[in-house]
Amino acid sequence: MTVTMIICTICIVSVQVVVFGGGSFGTAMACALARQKGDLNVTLLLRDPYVCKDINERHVNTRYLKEYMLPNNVTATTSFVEAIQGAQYAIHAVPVQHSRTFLQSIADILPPDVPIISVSKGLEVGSGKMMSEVIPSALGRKQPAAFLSGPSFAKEIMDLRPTGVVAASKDKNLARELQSLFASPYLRVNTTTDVTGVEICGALKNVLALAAGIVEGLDLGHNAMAALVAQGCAEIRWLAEKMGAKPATVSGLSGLGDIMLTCYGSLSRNRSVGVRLGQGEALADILASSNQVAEGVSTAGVVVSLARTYRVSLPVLTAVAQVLAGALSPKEAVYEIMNLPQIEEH
Ligand SMILES: NC(=O)c1ccc[n+]([C@@H]2O[C@H](COP(=O)([O-])OP(=O)(O)OC[C@H]3O[C@@H](n4cnc5c(N)ncnc54)[C@H](O)[C@@H]3O)[C@@H](O)[C@H]2O)c1
Ligand SMILES: O=P(O)(O)OC[C@H](O)CO
Repeated sequence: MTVTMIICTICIVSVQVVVFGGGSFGTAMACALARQKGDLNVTLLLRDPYVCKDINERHVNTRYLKEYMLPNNVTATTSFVEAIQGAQYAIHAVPVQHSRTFLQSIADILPPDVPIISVSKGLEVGSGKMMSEVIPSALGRKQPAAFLSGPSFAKEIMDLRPTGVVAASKDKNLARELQSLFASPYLRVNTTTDVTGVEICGALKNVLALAAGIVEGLDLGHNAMAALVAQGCAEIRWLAEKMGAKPATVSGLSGLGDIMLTCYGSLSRNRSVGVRLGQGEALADILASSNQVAEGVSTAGVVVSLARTYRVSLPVLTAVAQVLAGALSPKEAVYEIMNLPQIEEH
């Protein structure tokens, strides 16, 4: 081996990635990266020291996706400093409603030049902010950021099933960088600068999935499901475009793609909550029965405020918020919607 080759070998520095949140998607994203690039070291930052130990010693996340072995280059820690030290990218997979507190806790440890790639889908209760607004607000500074979204069930990513997502960033170079970082024979990554469109679609599709679940739980049939999802697509388009989203985004992977997946895919947590609501279960009992997040439950109320702010009528998405608040039963919501004035399509 020549001196140059030795120097080059020594110069090969493995890329460090930290993942915030050791839930199902943080775990899936860690694996998607680690499997594809053996020279990557991926560190999951999580809260449970026992899960941490299981990941480091047995390569299993014993709380989420516990049926899968994790690659050896996925490790875990509960230490903010240990997780973030040397990281060139930070994947943010903490549920939206817990993101502000989490980001505030790492603000002084995360270097301001490390890009945050948020995979969290939702709108912050209280502020109504998207993650692209929560991140700088919580950190108290601008931070390079991108948003990865699209039809992507964690379990199917773990199963190496073909998946397509969108990397959205105002910084085209960062979006392209992430396209290279994540792309693999199992994962296609489109890029866009339409951050608002990708975020709004990702957040609202969870609310629509709750409605789809309710229709399923009430056993209203295929006609009703198709009509509901089409109406919901229109409502998401109306609001997204009022907020500046590109039509291509709404009809693309993070819009129509994720709507189809989440409204029709039985792996969806949001859809599953809707099914149980339609079957008559109380929301509190449904949420207490799972350690997984259904982001649409919190986002629904924010959508009502956005509809008011942007002066757009969203009957289906608003009805979901009313059912979740206990103001309407699932059956009453269907009745209300079916008896709205007949309209011209737009
Ligand atoms: N699971 C998927 O298929 C999938 C796919 C794409 C995007 N997402 C999005 O990823 C984000 C993360 O969700 P998930 O599905 O990985 O989570 P999950 O439902 O698998 O688990 C919830 C996670 O949130 C963490 N958490 C709960 N309370 C917390 C707190 N107070 N502070 C910090 N962390 C807390 C839990 O420890 C756990 O890691 C969500 O916004 C979700 O919409 C999920
Ligand atoms: O399980 P859900 O409903 O949170 O959906 C997961 C992903 O967002 C699907 O793209």
